[in-house]
Amino acid sequence: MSSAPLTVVFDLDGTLVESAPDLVEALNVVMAAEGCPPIPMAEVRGMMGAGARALVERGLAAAERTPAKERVGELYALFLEHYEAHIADRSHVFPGVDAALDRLDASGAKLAVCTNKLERFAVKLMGELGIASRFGAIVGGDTYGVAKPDAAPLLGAIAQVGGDPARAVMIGDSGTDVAAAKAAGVPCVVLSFGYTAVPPRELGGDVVIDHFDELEGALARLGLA
Ligand SMILES: O=C(O)COP(=O)(O)O
Ligand SMILES: [Mg+2]
Repeated sequence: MSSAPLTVVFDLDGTLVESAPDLVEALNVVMAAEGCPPIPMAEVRGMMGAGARALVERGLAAAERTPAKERVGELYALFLEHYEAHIADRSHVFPGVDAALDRLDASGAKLAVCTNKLERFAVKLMGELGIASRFGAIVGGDTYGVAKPDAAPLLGAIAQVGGDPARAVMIGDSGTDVAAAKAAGVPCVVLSFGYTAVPPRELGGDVVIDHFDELEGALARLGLA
């Protein structure tokens, strides 16, 4: 096995951060603007992973609304405006994140984030939660002009921290993360408590874990630790 340092790339929403409460709030501002009832949190959790614009479109589709493209653009702008102002009102890191990052750091791993959030929103959220400085790179869905499941943002995140894709792993919660990892030729650990419409164990990840305390065990199973 190579002794090059391991690069660990984390997804953000539903992986490092329980961001659903603030995302649901912003989505329901949009729904109200369209005269639709709010969508319950449990349902919204299955709509995330492909970025905020997809979330707005999926919310509207769930209410059987098909506004003209221009109106969808307005509603997306409304979502962003509300979400930016309330991005960390109720969002918080998942249990065990800080300790897991400490352990990875101590092991010499390079740490990065690859999210489908807009980069500036990811930086803002992580800054407000006090975790931005723990990562050598924060790549958003707009950083490289293509979002996950494309391999480019994941490979970009690995490159930004000077990592080697042959010694890297993606940690995520959705099919988007698994697909991006496969496209990049990188193994994927799936966390079971995130946001996905498909059961986590059916996403096709290499290992599924239920808590960050199990992360090193998962990396060992992949031959990476
Ligand atoms: O919010 C989303 O839809 C995507 O965000 P994620 O890539 O960090 O999960
Ligand atoms: Mg996610």
